[in-house]
Amino acid sequence: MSNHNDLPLNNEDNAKNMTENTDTSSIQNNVETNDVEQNHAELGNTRLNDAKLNVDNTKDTALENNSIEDNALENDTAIEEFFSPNNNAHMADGFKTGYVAIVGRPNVGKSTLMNHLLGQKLSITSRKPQTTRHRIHGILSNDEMQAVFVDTPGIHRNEVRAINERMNKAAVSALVDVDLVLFVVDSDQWRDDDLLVLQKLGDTNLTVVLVINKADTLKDKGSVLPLIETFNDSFDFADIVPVSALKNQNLDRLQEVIASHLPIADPIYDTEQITDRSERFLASEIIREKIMRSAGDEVPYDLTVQIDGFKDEAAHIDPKTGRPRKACTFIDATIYVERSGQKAIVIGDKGQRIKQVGMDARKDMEQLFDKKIMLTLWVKVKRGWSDDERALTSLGY
Ligand SMILES: Nc1nc2c(ncn2[C@@H]2O[C@H](COP(=O)(O)OP(=O)(O)OP(=O)(O)O)[C@@H](O)[C@H]2O)c(=O)[nH]1
Repeated sequence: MSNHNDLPLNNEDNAKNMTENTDTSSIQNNVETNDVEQNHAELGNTRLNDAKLNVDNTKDTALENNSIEDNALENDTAIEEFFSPNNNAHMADGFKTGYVAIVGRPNVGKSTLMNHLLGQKLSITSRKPQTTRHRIHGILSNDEMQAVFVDTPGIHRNEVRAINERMNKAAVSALVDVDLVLFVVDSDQWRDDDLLVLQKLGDTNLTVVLVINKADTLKDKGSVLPLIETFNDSFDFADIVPVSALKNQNLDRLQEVIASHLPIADPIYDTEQITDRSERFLASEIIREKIMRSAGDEVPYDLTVQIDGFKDEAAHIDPKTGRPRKACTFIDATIYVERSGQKAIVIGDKGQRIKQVGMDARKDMEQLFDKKIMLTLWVKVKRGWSDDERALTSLGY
Protein backbone atom coordinates (compact mmCIF):
# COMPACT_ATOMS: atom_id res chain seq x y z
CA MET A 1 0.00 0.00 0.00
CA SER A 2 2.74 2.46 0.82
CA ASN A 3 6.37 3.34 0.24
CA HIS A 4 8.93 4.17 2.90
CA ASN A 5 7.77 7.76 3.12
CA ASP A 6 4.22 6.73 3.85
CA LEU A 7 4.52 5.75 7.48
CA PRO A 8 1.24 5.79 9.38
CA LEU A 9 0.92 8.57 11.89
CA ASN A 10 -0.14 8.15 15.43
CA ASN A 11 0.73 11.49 16.91
CA GLU A 12 0.26 15.10 16.01
CA ASP A 13 3.91 15.88 15.26
CA ASN A 14 4.02 13.24 12.60
CA ALA A 15 0.74 14.48 11.22
CA LYS A 16 2.24 17.94 10.83
CA ASN A 17 5.27 16.61 8.97
CA MET A 18 3.15 14.55 6.71
CA THR A 19 0.97 17.44 5.55
CA GLU A 20 4.11 19.32 4.59
CA ASN A 21 6.23 16.71 2.91
CA THR A 22 4.60 13.79 1.23
CA ASP A 23 1.80 12.81 -1.07
CA THR A 24 0.53 10.24 1.36
CA SER A 25 -0.52 10.64 4.94
CA SER A 26 -2.21 8.60 7.52
CA ILE A 27 -3.22 8.54 11.11
CA GLN A 28 -3.95 5.71 13.42
CA ASN A 29 -6.86 5.57 15.73
CA ASN A 30 -6.13 3.07 18.37
CA VAL A 31 -7.89 4.30 21.45
CA GLU A 32 -8.82 1.30 23.59
CA THR A 33 -12.51 0.73 24.08
CA ASN A 34 -14.60 -1.78 25.97
CA ASP A 35 -14.19 -5.19 24.53
CA VAL A 36 -17.34 -6.76 23.17
CA GLU A 37 -18.22 -10.21 22.10
CA GLN A 38 -17.68 -10.61 18.38
CA ASN A 39 -20.96 -11.03 16.68
CA HIS A 40 -21.13 -10.62 12.96
CA ALA A 41 -24.47 -11.45 11.44
CA GLU A 42 -23.16 -11.51 7.87
CA LEU A 43 -20.28 -13.88 8.49
CA GLY A 44 -22.56 -15.99 10.63
CA ASN A 45 -24.95 -16.26 7.76
CA THR A 46 -22.28 -17.25 5.25
CA ARG A 47 -21.31 -20.08 7.55
CA LEU A 48 -24.94 -21.04 7.81
CA ASN A 49 -25.28 -21.23 4.02
CA ASP A 50 -22.12 -23.34 3.77
CA ALA A 51 -23.54 -25.67 6.36
CA LYS A 52 -26.79 -25.96 4.42
CA LEU A 53 -24.87 -26.71 1.24
CA ASN A 54 -23.14 -29.58 2.99
CA VAL A 55 -26.44 -30.87 4.26
CA ASP A 56 -27.81 -30.94 0.71
CA ASN A 57 -24.76 -32.84 -0.55
CA THR A 58 -25.23 -35.41 2.18
CA LYS A 59 -28.83 -35.80 1.04
CA ASP A 60 -27.80 -36.61 -2.56
CA THR A 61 -25.44 -39.33 -1.46
CA ALA A 62 -27.98 -40.80 0.91
CA LEU A 63 -30.62 -41.07 -1.80
CA GLU A 64 -28.26 -43.11 -3.98
CA ASN A 65 -27.74 -45.66 -1.23
CA ASN A 66 -31.03 -47.20 -0.04
CA SER A 67 -29.60 -49.00 2.97
CA ILE A 68 -28.67 -45.76 4.72
CA GLU A 69 -31.40 -43.62 3.21
CA ASP A 70 -33.71 -43.34 6.20
CA ASN A 71 -30.96 -42.58 8.65
CA ALA A 72 -29.41 -40.01 6.40
CA LEU A 73 -32.71 -38.25 5.83
CA GLU A 74 -33.36 -38.20 9.55
CA ASN A 75 -29.94 -36.70 10.05
CA ASP A 76 -30.59 -34.16 7.35
CA THR A 77 -33.75 -33.00 9.03
CA ALA A 78 -32.06 -32.78 12.40
CA ILE A 79 -29.13 -30.84 10.98
CA GLU A 80 -31.39 -28.60 8.94
CA GLU A 81 -33.49 -27.84 12.01
CA PHE A 82 -30.38 -27.17 14.04
CA PHE A 83 -29.11 -24.60 11.56
CA SER A 84 -32.40 -22.98 10.61
CA PRO A 85 -32.69 -19.57 12.29
CA ASN A 86 -35.02 -19.73 15.31
CA ASN A 87 -36.33 -16.30 14.61
CA ASN A 88 -38.02 -17.52 11.43
CA ALA A 89 -40.09 -19.96 13.45
CA HIS A 90 -42.82 -17.47 14.30
CA MET A 91 -43.23 -16.33 10.69
CA ALA A 92 -46.85 -15.38 9.97
CA ASP A 93 -48.89 -17.16 7.31
CA GLY A 94 -48.84 -15.08 4.16
CA PHE A 95 -45.40 -13.70 4.96
CA LYS A 96 -44.36 -11.11 2.35
CA THR A 97 -40.89 -10.82 0.89
CA GLY A 98 -39.49 -8.72 -1.92
CA TYR A 99 -36.93 -6.29 -3.26
CA VAL A 100 -37.66 -2.60 -2.85
CA ALA A 101 -35.78 0.06 -4.81
CA ILE A 102 -35.53 3.53 -3.34
CA VAL A 103 -35.15 6.03 -6.16
CA GLY A 104 -35.21 9.78 -6.49
CA ARG A 105 -32.99 12.68 -7.41
CA PRO A 106 -29.98 13.48 -5.22
CA ASN A 107 -30.53 14.85 -1.73
CA VAL A 108 -34.23 14.05 -1.33
CA GLY A 109 -33.43 11.79 1.63
CA LYS A 110 -33.26 8.26 0.17
CA SER A 111 -30.41 7.11 2.41
CA THR A 112 -31.98 8.71 5.47
CA LEU A 113 -35.23 6.94 4.69
CA MET A 114 -33.62 3.54 4.42
CA ASN A 115 -31.53 4.06 7.54
CA HIS A 116 -34.53 5.14 9.58
CA LEU A 117 -36.71 2.32 8.29
CA LEU A 118 -33.99 -0.09 9.36
CA GLY A 119 -33.30 1.77 12.59
CA GLN A 120 -29.61 1.28 11.80
CA LYS A 121 -27.11 3.39 10.01
CA LEU A 122 -26.11 1.65 6.79
CA SER A 123 -26.15 4.11 3.98
CA ILE A 124 -24.17 7.29 4.28
CA THR A 125 -25.87 10.66 4.47
CA SER A 126 -24.67 14.22 4.27
CA ARG A 127 -25.98 17.63 3.32
CA LYS A 128 -23.93 17.49 0.16
CA PRO A 129 -25.87 16.04 -2.78
CA GLN A 130 -24.73 12.84 -4.41
CA THR A 131 -23.01 11.16 -1.52
CA THR A 132 -24.36 7.70 -2.34
CA ARG A 133 -22.23 5.90 -4.90
CA HIS A 134 -23.22 2.28 -4.54
CA ARG A 135 -26.26 0.13 -4.27
CA ILE A 136 -26.73 -0.93 -0.71
CA HIS A 137 -28.98 -3.72 0.37
CA GLY A 138 -30.60 -2.98 3.67
CA ILE A 139 -32.89 -5.69 5.00
CA LEU A 140 -35.98 -4.90 7.03
CA SER A 141 -37.66 -7.89 8.65
CA ASN A 142 -40.65 -7.96 10.95
CA ASP A 143 -43.32 -10.55 11.72
CA GLU A 144 -45.19 -9.86 8.48
CA MET A 145 -42.54 -9.12 5.89
CA GLN A 146 -38.97 -8.92 4.73
CA ALA A 147 -38.19 -5.94 2.51
CA VAL A 148 -34.75 -5.96 0.90
CA PHE A 149 -33.89 -2.37 0.07
CA VAL A 150 -31.78 -1.25 -2.82
CA ASP A 151 -30.50 2.26 -2.22
CA THR A 152 -29.69 3.89 -5.56
CA PRO A 153 -27.47 6.83 -6.39
CA GLY A 154 -29.56 9.88 -7.37
CA ILE A 155 -30.39 9.99 -11.05
CA HIS A 156 -29.46 13.33 -12.57
CA ARG A 157 -29.10 14.99 -15.94
CA ASN A 158 -25.47 15.98 -16.06
CA GLU A 159 -23.66 12.85 -17.06
CA VAL A 160 -20.52 14.89 -17.50
CA ARG A 161 -17.89 12.62 -16.20
CA ALA A 162 -17.34 8.92 -16.26
CA ILE A 163 -18.25 8.52 -12.61
CA ASN A 164 -21.60 10.23 -13.09
CA GLU A 165 -22.45 7.96 -15.99
CA ARG A 166 -21.70 4.94 -13.89
CA MET A 167 -23.79 6.26 -11.05
CA ASN A 168 -26.75 6.74 -13.38
CA LYS A 169 -26.31 3.25 -14.76
CA ALA A 170 -26.25 1.87 -11.22
CA ALA A 171 -29.43 3.77 -10.38
CA VAL A 172 -31.32 2.43 -13.37
CA SER A 173 -29.95 -1.10 -13.07
CA ALA A 174 -31.17 -1.17 -9.48
CA LEU A 175 -34.69 -1.28 -10.90
CA VAL A 176 -34.23 -4.63 -12.57
CA ASP A 177 -36.11 -7.38 -10.78
CA VAL A 178 -37.48 -5.31 -7.93
CA ASP A 179 -40.99 -5.90 -6.61
CA LEU A 180 -41.65 -2.34 -5.57
CA VAL A 181 -40.23 1.12 -6.14
CA LEU A 182 -40.31 3.86 -3.56
CA PHE A 183 -40.07 7.10 -5.52
CA VAL A 184 -38.87 9.69 -3.02
CA VAL A 185 -39.40 13.43 -3.48
CA ASP A 186 -38.74 16.42 -1.27
CA SER A 187 -42.04 17.93 -0.15
CA ASP A 188 -40.57 21.38 -0.48
CA GLN A 189 -38.63 21.21 -3.71
CA TRP A 190 -39.96 19.75 -6.92
CA ARG A 191 -37.42 19.88 -9.72
CA ASP A 192 -36.83 18.80 -13.34
CA ASP A 193 -34.70 15.93 -12.09
CA ASP A 194 -37.74 14.50 -10.32
CA LEU A 195 -39.49 14.38 -13.68
CA LEU A 196 -36.50 12.66 -15.22
CA VAL A 197 -36.72 9.91 -12.63
CA LEU A 198 -40.47 9.64 -13.15
CA GLN A 199 -39.93 9.32 -16.92
CA LYS A 200 -37.53 6.43 -16.34
CA LEU A 201 -40.10 4.78 -14.09
CA GLY A 202 -42.78 5.31 -16.71
CA ASP A 203 -40.81 3.07 -19.10
CA THR A 204 -41.20 0.15 -16.70
CA ASN A 205 -44.20 -1.83 -15.46
CA LEU A 206 -43.18 -1.49 -11.84
CA THR A 207 -45.44 -0.80 -8.89
CA VAL A 208 -44.44 2.65 -7.63
CA VAL A 209 -45.25 4.21 -4.28
CA LEU A 210 -44.67 7.94 -4.01
CA VAL A 211 -42.97 8.93 -0.77
CA ILE A 212 -43.20 12.65 -0.09
CA ASN A 213 -40.30 13.15 2.30
CA LYS A 214 -39.26 15.99 4.60
CA ALA A 215 -42.89 16.61 5.55
CA ASP A 216 -41.52 18.14 8.76
CA THR A 217 -40.22 21.11 6.75
CA LEU A 218 -43.68 22.09 5.55
CA LYS A 219 -44.89 25.11 7.48
CA ASP A 220 -48.45 24.43 6.47
CA LYS A 221 -49.20 20.70 6.65
CA GLY A 222 -52.24 21.23 4.42
CA SER A 223 -50.00 22.24 1.55
CA VAL A 224 -49.10 18.59 1.04
CA LEU A 225 -52.63 17.92 -0.32
CA PRO A 226 -52.35 19.93 -3.57
CA LEU A 227 -48.89 18.40 -3.96
CA ILE A 228 -50.40 14.92 -3.73
CA GLU A 229 -53.00 15.88 -6.34
CA THR A 230 -50.35 17.18 -8.74
CA PHE A 231 -48.36 13.97 -8.40
CA ASN A 232 -51.49 11.86 -8.82
CA ASP A 233 -52.19 13.54 -12.14
CA SER A 234 -48.70 12.89 -13.42
CA PHE A 235 -48.33 9.17 -12.67
CA ASP A 236 -50.35 6.15 -11.66
CA PHE A 237 -48.90 5.65 -8.19
CA ALA A 238 -49.95 2.57 -6.22
CA ASP A 239 -49.94 4.68 -3.04
CA ILE A 240 -48.81 8.09 -1.85
CA VAL A 241 -47.31 8.42 1.62
CA PRO A 242 -46.03 11.68 3.12
CA VAL A 243 -43.27 11.04 5.69
CA SER A 244 -40.43 12.62 7.54
CA ALA A 245 -37.59 10.13 7.34
CA LEU A 246 -35.44 12.23 9.65
CA LYS A 247 -38.10 12.62 12.33
CA ASN A 248 -39.47 9.07 11.92
CA GLN A 249 -42.91 10.41 11.08
CA ASN A 250 -45.38 8.09 9.33
CA LEU A 251 -42.76 5.38 8.74
CA ASP A 252 -45.03 2.74 10.32
CA ARG A 253 -47.65 3.56 7.73
CA LEU A 254 -45.01 3.34 5.00
CA GLN A 255 -44.00 -0.12 6.26
CA GLU A 256 -47.61 -1.27 6.03
CA VAL A 257 -47.88 0.08 2.50
CA ILE A 258 -44.63 -1.64 1.51
CA ALA A 259 -45.84 -4.98 2.92
CA SER A 260 -49.15 -4.64 1.08
CA HIS A 261 -47.35 -4.50 -2.28
CA LEU A 262 -44.86 -7.33 -1.77
CA PRO A 263 -45.53 -10.89 -2.96
CA ILE A 264 -46.17 -13.72 -0.51
CA ALA A 265 -42.85 -15.53 -0.13
CA ASP A 266 -40.46 -16.86 2.47
CA PRO A 267 -37.70 -14.49 3.58
CA ILE A 268 -34.64 -14.37 1.33
CA TYR A 269 -32.25 -13.58 4.16
CA ASP A 270 -32.01 -14.58 7.78
CA THR A 271 -34.43 -12.24 9.55
CA GLU A 272 -31.63 -11.11 11.90
CA GLN A 273 -29.48 -9.90 9.02
CA ILE A 274 -29.58 -6.21 8.10
CA THR A 275 -27.32 -6.03 5.06
CA ASP A 276 -25.63 -8.19 2.47
CA ARG A 277 -22.81 -5.73 1.99
CA SER A 278 -19.43 -6.66 3.38
CA GLU A 279 -17.93 -5.06 6.46
CA ARG A 280 -15.16 -3.75 4.19
CA PHE A 281 -17.66 -1.87 2.08
CA LEU A 282 -19.53 -0.51 5.08
CA ALA A 283 -16.23 0.57 6.65
CA SER A 284 -15.29 2.58 3.55
CA GLU A 285 -18.72 4.23 3.44
CA ILE A 286 -18.50 5.20 7.11
CA ILE A 287 -15.09 6.82 6.60
CA ARG A 288 -16.33 8.68 3.54
CA GLU A 289 -19.35 9.95 5.40
CA LYS A 290 -17.21 11.29 8.24
CA ILE A 291 -15.01 13.22 5.80
CA MET A 292 -18.00 14.62 3.91
CA ARG A 293 -19.61 15.69 7.16
CA SER A 294 -16.48 17.25 8.52
CA ALA A 295 -15.10 18.92 5.39
CA GLY A 296 -18.49 19.74 3.82
CA ASP A 297 -18.15 21.88 0.70
CA GLU A 298 -14.38 21.96 0.98
CA VAL A 299 -13.94 18.53 -0.54
CA PRO A 300 -15.54 17.50 -3.79
CA TYR A 301 -17.45 14.25 -3.99
CA ASP A 302 -14.66 12.85 -6.15
CA LEU A 303 -13.08 11.49 -3.06
CA THR A 304 -13.06 7.82 -2.47
CA VAL A 305 -12.00 5.44 0.24
CA GLN A 306 -10.31 2.14 -0.43
CA ILE A 307 -9.95 -0.50 2.26
CA ASP A 308 -6.42 -1.89 1.93
CA GLY A 309 -6.44 -4.20 4.91
CA PHE A 310 -9.15 -5.80 7.04
CA LYS A 311 -7.80 -8.33 9.47
CA ASP A 312 -9.53 -9.98 12.41
CA GLU A 313 -7.30 -10.90 15.32
CA ALA A 314 -8.62 -13.22 18.01
CA ALA A 315 -8.05 -12.50 21.70
CA HIS A 316 -4.59 -13.77 22.67
CA ILE A 317 -1.66 -13.39 25.04
CA ASP A 318 0.93 -10.98 23.68
CA PRO A 319 4.11 -13.09 23.35
CA LYS A 320 6.31 -10.04 24.00
CA THR A 321 4.63 -8.65 27.09
CA GLY A 322 2.78 -11.77 28.27
CA ARG A 323 -0.31 -9.61 28.69
CA PRO A 324 -3.77 -10.55 27.36
CA ARG A 325 -4.89 -8.73 24.21
CA LYS A 326 -8.53 -8.32 23.30
CA ALA A 327 -9.99 -9.51 20.00
CA CYS A 328 -9.72 -6.74 17.45
CA THR A 329 -10.16 -5.96 13.77
CA PHE A 330 -7.38 -3.99 12.12
CA ILE A 331 -8.56 -1.82 9.25
CA ASP A 332 -6.21 0.08 6.90
CA ALA A 333 -7.89 2.52 4.55
CA THR A 334 -6.69 5.00 1.94
CA ILE A 335 -8.60 8.16 1.17
CA TYR A 336 -8.02 9.19 -2.45
CA VAL A 337 -8.28 12.84 -3.42
CA GLU A 338 -7.58 14.58 -6.73
CA ARG A 339 -5.28 17.43 -5.66
CA SER A 340 -2.77 18.10 -2.92
CA GLY A 341 -4.90 21.06 -1.79
CA GLN A 342 -7.71 18.64 -1.08
CA LYS A 343 -5.32 16.40 0.78
CA ALA A 344 -4.39 19.25 3.10
CA ILE A 345 -8.09 19.89 3.72
CA VAL A 346 -8.80 16.26 4.55
CA ILE A 347 -5.82 16.14 6.92
CA GLY A 348 -6.73 19.48 8.49
CA ASP A 349 -4.69 21.78 10.66
CA LYS A 350 -2.06 19.74 12.52
CA GLY A 351 -3.85 16.58 11.41
CA GLN A 352 -6.88 17.44 13.53
CA ARG A 353 -9.52 16.69 10.91
CA ILE A 354 -8.24 13.28 9.87
CA LYS A 355 -7.78 12.40 13.52
CA GLN A 356 -11.39 13.30 14.29
CA VAL A 357 -12.63 11.52 11.15
CA GLY A 358 -10.77 8.41 12.26
CA MET A 359 -12.15 8.55 15.80
CA ASP A 360 -15.73 9.12 14.64
CA ALA A 361 -15.50 6.42 11.98
CA ARG A 362 -14.03 3.93 14.43
CA LYS A 363 -16.83 4.61 16.91
CA ASP A 364 -19.50 3.97 14.25
CA MET A 365 -17.75 0.82 13.07
CA GLU A 366 -17.48 -0.56 16.60
CA GLN A 367 -21.18 0.05 17.06
CA LEU A 368 -22.21 -1.44 13.72
CA PHE A 369 -19.83 -4.41 13.68
CA ASP A 370 -20.06 -4.95 17.41
CA LYS A 371 -16.33 -5.41 17.94
CA LYS A 372 -13.16 -3.54 18.74
CA ILE A 373 -11.58 -1.73 15.78
CA MET A 374 -8.09 -0.39 15.15
CA LEU A 375 -8.27 2.01 12.23
CA THR A 376 -5.37 3.42 10.22
CA LEU A 377 -6.15 6.08 7.63
CA TRP A 378 -3.99 7.26 4.76
CA VAL A 379 -4.56 10.15 2.40
CA LYS A 380 -3.25 9.94 -1.15
CA VAL A 381 -3.42 12.13 -4.19
CA LYS A 382 -4.48 10.25 -7.31
CA ARG A 383 -4.98 12.77 -10.06
CA GLY A 384 -7.90 12.43 -12.45
CA TRP A 385 -9.21 9.21 -10.97
CA SER A 386 -12.86 10.16 -11.19
CA ASP A 387 -12.53 10.65 -14.97
CA ASP A 388 -10.52 7.55 -15.62
CA GLU A 389 -12.49 4.42 -16.45
CA ARG A 390 -9.63 2.12 -15.51
CA ALA A 391 -9.05 3.78 -12.16
CA LEU A 392 -12.77 3.59 -11.41
CA THR A 393 -12.77 -0.12 -12.10
CA SER A 394 -9.72 -0.66 -9.91
CA LEU A 395 -11.49 1.19 -7.09
CA GLY A 396 -14.55 -0.99 -7.42
CA TYR A 397 -16.99 1.20 -9.41
N1 LIG B 1 -35.79 18.09 7.47
C1 LIG B 1 -35.56 16.88 6.94
N2 LIG B 1 -34.36 16.61 6.38
C2 LIG B 1 -34.18 15.39 5.86
C3 LIG B 1 -35.19 14.39 5.89
N3 LIG B 1 -34.69 13.29 5.27
C4 LIG B 1 -33.44 13.58 4.88
N4 LIG B 1 -33.11 14.84 5.24
C5 LIG B 1 -31.83 15.53 5.01
O1 LIG B 1 -31.60 15.68 3.62
C6 LIG B 1 -30.21 15.57 3.33
C7 LIG B 1 -29.96 14.54 2.25
O2 LIG B 1 -30.32 13.26 2.75
P1 LIG B 1 -29.76 11.91 2.11
O3 LIG B 1 -30.46 10.82 2.82
O4 LIG B 1 -28.28 11.93 2.06
O5 LIG B 1 -30.30 12.07 0.62
P2 LIG B 1 -30.14 11.09 -0.63
O6 LIG B 1 -31.38 11.22 -1.43
O7 LIG B 1 -29.76 9.72 -0.19
O8 LIG B 1 -28.93 11.78 -1.38
P3 LIG B 1 -27.92 11.21 -2.51
O9 LIG B 1 -27.03 10.22 -1.82
O10 LIG B 1 -27.19 12.43 -2.91
O11 LIG B 1 -28.74 10.63 -3.61
C8 LIG B 1 -29.51 15.26 4.67
O12 LIG B 1 -29.05 16.47 5.20
C9 LIG B 1 -30.66 14.71 5.52
O13 LIG B 1 -30.47 14.92 6.91
C10 LIG B 1 -36.45 14.72 6.51
O14 LIG B 1 -37.39 13.93 6.60
N5 LIG B 1 -36.57 15.99 7.01
